[in-house]
Formats: sequence, C-alpha cells, structure tokens
Amino acid sequence: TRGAKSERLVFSHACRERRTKTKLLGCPFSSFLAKLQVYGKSYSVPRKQATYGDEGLMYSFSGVHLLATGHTFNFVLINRYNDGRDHIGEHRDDERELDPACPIASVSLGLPVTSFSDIRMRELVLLAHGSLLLMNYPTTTYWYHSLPVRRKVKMPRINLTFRRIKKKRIHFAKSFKD
Ligand SMILES: O=C(O)CCC(=O)C(=O)O
Ligand SMILES: [Fe+2]
Repeated sequence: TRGAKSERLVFSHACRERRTKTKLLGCPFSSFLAKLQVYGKSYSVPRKQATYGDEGLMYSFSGVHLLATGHTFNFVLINRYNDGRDHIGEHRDDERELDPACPIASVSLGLPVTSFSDIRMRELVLLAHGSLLLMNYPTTTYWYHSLPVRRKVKMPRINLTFRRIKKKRIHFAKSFKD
C-alpha cells in the first residue's frame, strides 16, 4: 500500500481543489520552463510538457530538446458513461495482459463531477474535465477504484485509458481469430 501510494502520480485540475485529499506527489511534466529559440531570441515555453515514446527518442523544436520517458501505449479503452446510471464497480486494473511496468494514463472528458475512490485508503479524487490521472506501477496492480451510480447526473462523460498490452497476448488474440 505504501509503495502504491508513493508511486502514484496525479495531475489534474482536481489537484488544486480542496475537495480531494490526494496530494500532488509528482508529475511527469518538466519542473522548469524550457527555453526556445525563435529568430535568434530566447523565450520561456509558456506551458509544461511531458513526453512518451520509445526510450532514447528525442524530438527537438526551436532549440528545445524533448527526450521520451520510455513509456509507450499500444491500446486505448474508451468508456462512455451516458449519464449517472452508467458506472463501473470496484476493481483493479491488474489483468495479466497489461504490462505492469507501463503506467495507465486516464483522460477524463465531460462532466467534472465524477469521483474515483480507493476503498482501502478511502480517498476521493475528483476527475475534472480535461484531467489526466497517471497510475504508475504498482498503483495499477493494487489500487481499487470505482465510479458509483449517481442518479441525479444526466450528462455524459467519456474516459480514455491509454495502456500497454503485452505483445504475447496480441498474438494470441490474432491466432484465436483465425
Ligand atoms: O471512467 C473512469 O474514470 C474509470 C475507468 C476504469 O477504471 C477502467 O476502465 O478500468
Ligand atoms: Fe480501472
């Protein structure tokens, strides 16, 4: 549990709200503003950036060099919750085909009222519209979470979870189809 907690990385609008007890423990974003060069002049990049890609790959623009963190996703699961009656029960994303070394990146779009809870740590996280929740190992294996039914909610919400599925399983799925 301690390990799971210290590994969890959260970045969302929710982090700045008092309603969540979850602390901003770390962020995959650069801690400094990079300098870019435009027509020989140096400017601070007016935003934070994070990279995902094959380890060692680098993307450079205007004198800024972004090195990939080594995490790549090969699968995205899109959940559409039509209204507050659609929900997901308590679960862990610990399926065997998921590569546990790869974080799960969860992007929430739509109604910002949805909460995400850990049953053992009793934490509530507000997943705001546009928020990114990054679940690092071992969070994915140990962290229970759910979206309970909210009968008063009439608006839809979409959630995208970017994951990495082990290649072996992909081959298995292909041969199963044939
Ligand atoms: O919709 C969400 O925020 C959670 C989705 C989820 O936990 C899952 O698909 O495994
Ligand atoms: Fe999940």
